Amino acid sequence: MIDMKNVSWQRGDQWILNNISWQVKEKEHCCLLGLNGSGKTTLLNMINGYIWPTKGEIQVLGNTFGQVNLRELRKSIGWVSSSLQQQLREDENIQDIVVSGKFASIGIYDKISAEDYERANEILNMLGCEYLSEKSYRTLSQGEKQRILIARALMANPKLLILDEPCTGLDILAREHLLQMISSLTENPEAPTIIYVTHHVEEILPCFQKVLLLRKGEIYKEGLTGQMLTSDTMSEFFQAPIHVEIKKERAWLSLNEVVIQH
Ligand SMILES: Nc1ncnc2c1ncn2[C@@H]1O[C@H](COP(=O)(O)OP(=O)(O)OP(=O)(O)O)[C@@H](O)[C@H]1O
Repeated sequence: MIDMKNVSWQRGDQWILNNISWQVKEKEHCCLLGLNGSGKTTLLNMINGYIWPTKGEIQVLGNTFGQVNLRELRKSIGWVSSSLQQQLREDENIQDIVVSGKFASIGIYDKISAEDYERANEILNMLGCEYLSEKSYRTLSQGEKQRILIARALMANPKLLILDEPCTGLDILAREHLLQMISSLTENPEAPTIIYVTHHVEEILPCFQKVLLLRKGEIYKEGLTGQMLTSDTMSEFFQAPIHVEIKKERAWLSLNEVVIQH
């Protein structure tokens, strides 16, 4: 799905990404964890072909940049982010928003068939969102909006689905509801490979087999989730005394003492 070899990206005299080598295999759902400014968005921009490596090589879905039509490639990648949410029309109804995902457009400009609406309803059903289908986007809660954006991304049958901090702004119940939905989605044999991006370890579900720890534009460590989410690794990664407790196959962090970094 993704194969990066020694990828670096430079802006001015700063290396924003430095020597990233990272592979994501099909159906190997994974998490990208990093603090603010660690380079997560830059990495996602690169996967989507909006920026190119200064050094190194990147292949996405078997395509090498430079030899592929990036607009076509992007149709196979669903990217759900808060900036997308701001672009949608508040007065549009949910079915239309989901259907528009097929054309990767804001609003609907292409001809829509009855099958498109059928497919949108199927996806809404699969995600437990059928009760929202007649509503307008404006009236939805933040958690419902996120679920609809995921439904919209699935409408294009992407091979790769990037969920970029989807739990931002959600209360604990809405967060758990959304995470439950994502977990169920991964059980569907037709689900795309998911890359889940977050600052928060608690959101890393057991369905994410691997975790990439990104720090200051470099891979700090990468590997199986259980091996990454330990007290030792998290303390070294965050450079703070962190205790990890595993409950219901998820890692919960607490700070052994408050460390103020300047
Ligand atoms: N086009 C650019 N020109 C110069 N610096 C940039 C550019 N894009 C990103 N940066 C810098 O690179 C660093 C990484 O930014 P990036 O947005 O990728 O981090 P992030 O991990 O997504 O952060 P956050 O979690 O806060 O969204 C930051 O210091 C940022 O200021």
